[in-house]
Amino acid sequence: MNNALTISELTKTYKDFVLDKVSFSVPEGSIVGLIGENGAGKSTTINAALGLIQKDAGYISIMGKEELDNDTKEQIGVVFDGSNYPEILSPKRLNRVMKNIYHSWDEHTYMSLLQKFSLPADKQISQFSKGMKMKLAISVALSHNSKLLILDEATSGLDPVIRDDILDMLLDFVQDEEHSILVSSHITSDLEKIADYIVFIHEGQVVFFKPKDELTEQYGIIKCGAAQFDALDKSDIIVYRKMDYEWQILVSDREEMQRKYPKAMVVPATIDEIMLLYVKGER
Ligand SMILES: Nc1ncnc2c1ncn2[C@@H]1O[C@H](COP(=O)(O)OP(=O)(O)OP(=O)(O)O)[C@@H](O)[C@H]1O
Repeated sequence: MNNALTISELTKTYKDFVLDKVSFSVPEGSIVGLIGENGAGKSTTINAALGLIQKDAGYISIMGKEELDNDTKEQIGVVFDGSNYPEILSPKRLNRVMKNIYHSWDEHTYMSLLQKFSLPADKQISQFSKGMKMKLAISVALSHNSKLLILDEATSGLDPVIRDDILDMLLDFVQDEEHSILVSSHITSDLEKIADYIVFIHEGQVVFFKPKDELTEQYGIIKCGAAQFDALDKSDIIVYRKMDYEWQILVSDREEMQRKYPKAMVVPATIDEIMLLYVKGER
């Protein structure tokens, strides 16, 4: 399988922050969710991948190319949180601008997406709600023959109905095996619905890059008291956290753990819980 995006040992140093040898890939036809706390380095990773900031070291290739030519750039659809276009324009006028920017601009797709999203073509973007602006940005990203979509916090602040519409569109987009998506989000439940892989960045480093199903179907949390915790084989523990009255222990194979410790309560873990345990737990 080819990768739409490969990032290897990406390093970027700011005064108070180091993005440290970040490596992961976005296989063609897949959705990769990028998660991590505020300031973990998600946007820095995305900006470096897009060439918007200079990397200090590491290797990045998009659709097999290290240097992005104009054709490859056209095939990347980008959606950032917040305002993506001049607010004075209307979607209709934006169409004329985009026609001049993208050779592969597909007016028909764009207009039908505006309709699908119920976006008024003649209204100034400044009068759009946040959700409408986001839908507009996604409509643009999907109207220039994009093969790779990169969305940085594109669904934050949107209501569940709009988010669900957008998630459906993203799933539709990757039905074509040549299409791929990298999406950063704090709403991990959204990523649980659509992502094939999850990359978790913490303090500038990749903690894991794993198939989502492995996390949601195999990982688990043992919930127990002090005596049971002491009796656990320490090599079974990925991280643990002591709460008020119970210990929570992250394990990589909950069924095996249930067999090994039949008296323990072993429950499935959400991606949020996995993230929290990694960030707040001890090793
Ligand atoms: N231009 C810059 N100069 C100095 N430091 C920067 C710059 N851009 C980002 N940083 C720092 O890099 C760190 C990572 O920021 P980044 O925006 O990548 O995090 P993030 O994971 O996207 O966070 P959030 O979820 O809050 O958007 C932060 O500490 C930030 O202050």
